[in-house]
Formats: sequence, C-alpha cells, structure tokens
Amino acid sequence: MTEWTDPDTFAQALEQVEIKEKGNCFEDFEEGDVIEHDPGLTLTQFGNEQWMGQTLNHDPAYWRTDAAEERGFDEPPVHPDYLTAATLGITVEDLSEKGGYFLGRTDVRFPTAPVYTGTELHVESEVVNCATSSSRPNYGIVSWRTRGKDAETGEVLCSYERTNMIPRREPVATDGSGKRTDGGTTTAEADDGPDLPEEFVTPEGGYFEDFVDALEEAKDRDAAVAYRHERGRTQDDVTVASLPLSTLNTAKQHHNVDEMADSPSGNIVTYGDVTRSTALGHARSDERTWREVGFDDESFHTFVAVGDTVYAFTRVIEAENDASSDEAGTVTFEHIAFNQNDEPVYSGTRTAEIRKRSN
Ligand SMILES: C/C(=C\C(=O)SCCNC(=O)CCNC(=O)[C@H](O)C(C)(C)COP(=O)(O)OP(=O)(O)OC[C@H]1O[C@@H](n2cnc3c(N)ncnc32)[C@H](O)[C@@H]1OP(=O)(O)O)C(=O)O
Repeated sequence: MTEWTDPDTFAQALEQVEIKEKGNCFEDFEEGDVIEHDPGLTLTQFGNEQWMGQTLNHDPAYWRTDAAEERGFDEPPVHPDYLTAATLGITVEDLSEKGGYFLGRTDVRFPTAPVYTGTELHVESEVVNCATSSSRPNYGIVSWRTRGKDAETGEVLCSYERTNMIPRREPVATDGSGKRTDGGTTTAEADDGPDLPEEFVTPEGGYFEDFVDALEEAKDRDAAVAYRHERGRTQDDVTVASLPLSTLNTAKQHHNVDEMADSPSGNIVTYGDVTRSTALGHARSDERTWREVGFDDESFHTFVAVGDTVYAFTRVIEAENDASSDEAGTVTFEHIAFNQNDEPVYSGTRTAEIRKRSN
C-alpha cells in the first residue's frame, strides 16, 4: 500500500500532480470583458475601525457619534480608504491573484457618500486596456474600471480605474524601450538632477484658510507649499498580512512568505492601499478634513515590506472656495509616501474638502 506521507513518496507526488491554479493570466483578459466578483463583504464597524486604527486615520468623525453629527453624518461612516481597499480587495481573486504588481490607479470617486457600516458590497470590473509591457516579456499591463456597489440598492459607492502588471502564460518578445505611456518619467529622464523651487512654505495650521494663505505666500515666487509629516508607521504582520486579508485580498504578495522568497522583494509586501492609507492618515492628522472628494494619478514606485517605515510628504497644489458645504473649501494635494531611506513608495493627487475657520 502507498504510504502517501512518506517524505520521498510525497515529494514525488507533489512533482507529478497538477496544481489547481488560482487567478488569471494576461491572456485571460480581453478589453470589454465584465467580471462580477463573487466575494462580497459587509462593511462592518470592526473592519472599518481596524483599518483606520492600524493606518493612523484617527479623525474623530469616523469614531465618535457626536463628532460625526457635528460634521453632518448620521453616525460614524465607513472611511473612504477602507471602502476603497475593500472594493479592490474583493477583485484580487479574479484580477491579480496570479501575481504581478499593482502599478497605479486613477479617478477614485465616491458617488454615493457617506456610506454606513452594515452595507454589503458587490463589486464588478470591466477590462479597459490590455497592453504589452515593452520592458518585461513575462508580463502584460492590464487596466480595469472597477465599481463597488451597495448590494441592496445597486448604487455605486466607490469607482476607480486601476492598472497592474499581470504574468503571461507565454513570454513575448518586447522592444525593450521601457518607454512609459502614462505620462510618468523613466529613470533616464529622472536622472537630470533635482529641479526644486528655492523656498518651501508650510501652512500655519490645517484649516482651508491656512492652505489659501500659504499658496498666496508662495505665489509669484520661486516657492512651493510643501512639507513633511512627522509620524511614521513601521510595517508589521498586521499591516502587511492581516489588513489585506480582512478585505478578502488574496494576493500572495501579502501573506505567502514561501512564494515570495524568490520574488524581487524576497518577502511579503504591504498592500498598496495600506501604504497609501497610512501616508494619507499622516497627512490628515495635520489638516481639518471635511470630506474626501477623490484621488488621481496614483502610482506605487517600489515595494514596502515588514520592517519598513511609511512616512508622508505633502505638496499643496491649489485651493478653491467651492465645496459641498459653506463650512469648507476644496484643496488639491499631492501626497508622497516614502520609506526610512527617503525613497518614494507611493504618490498621488488627492482632492479633499477642508474645513474653514468658523467666523
Ligand atoms: C493590490 C495588489 C497588489 C499590491 O498591492 S502589491 C503592492 C503595491 N505595489 C507595489 O509594491 C509595486 C511597486 N512598484 C515597483 O516595485 C516597480 O514599479 C515595479 C513594478 C517593479 C516596476 O518598476 P520598474 O522600474 O522596473 O519599471 P517601470 O517603472 O518602468 O514600469 C514597468 C512598466 O509598467 C508601466 N507602468 C508603471 N507605472 C504605471 C502606471 N501607474 N500606470 C500604467 N503603467 C505603468 C511602465 O510604463 C512600464 O511599462 P513598459 O511597457 O515600459 O514595460 C494586487 O494584487 O492587485
């Protein structure tokens, strides 16, 4: 009789059997395909608070009923970062579980806000672009438009376009040009040397007027409104493995040390949405956020792993008096997350309504 658990026998069996594969390769995606994602997730208070607590998003309006009501919410709502991460997490099994890199995302919007805990999320994605990678023969580059909906009403709660590198079943010849088509810079272009303004202006406080004043001070001078935030968050098992799994994100990059040992990072890496939410948490701790409006041009520049520390840098781009409430104005920021070696790991623009000083 076969002794299946005899180590030699078992090792040979493992060599000979087929693997029941998970996930899809580049060749499985075709522009126009619509994928209804099977996993669903109820946006719970526990999930929301766990996400916000671990990423240092401590805005009281998302934690305390009195602070929520004061900001015009019925109760503490689901945080937009948790909603975004959960919308993406649910898609990973179908879109990117095979591996590859989360490169970037744009047009992140929240058409129905606020969202309250207890809402069940149903997510669908449409393949909008499949491109050959000119630098990596083993990968293609796929973009999807994803919509996270209220499963009961069908209302879109979160929507965005995301781009990943996705492994090919068969490598293809590439032109090796490494030329980007998304407006980003290649390494060669970035090597021209720093081209920074002479002065940096820091807003005095976190109210809308402080950003307006700082932009006014920088105007007509060789100056930028830019500053760094003091807080940092070192990545641990909770942020790297637990948070993505809590959003049903099955990417092996975050929880399978064995598989990742031979990857470029050599280890499991932080979910892009954790890195980004942590940096945004640092930035929000230095401002009086009223509402989140949206995010564009998000890019993940390099890996973050257990032991790395995520810091944040902010540049203020513009401020407009218009907002959904008279109590706020609208500010556009560029946020850059960076690690303990001062390397950028994430960048993106964020539009948020920022509270005005009361008269
Ligand atoms: C969710 C989820 C997974 C995760 O969350 S993984 C964690 C978050 N993501 C990362 O940690 C990736 C960090 N990025 C990197 O390590 C490097 O960018 C990477 C992927 C190793 C590539 O770096 P390279 O310097 O080798 O290459 P390039 O910068 O030239 O880019 C390679 C090709 O990709 C194209 N590309 C880059 N960024 C974008 C973008 N934002 N949008 C569109 N395309 C982009 C670039 O143009 C290059 O194209 P080629 O045709 O020249 O190959 C999950 O599983 O979903």
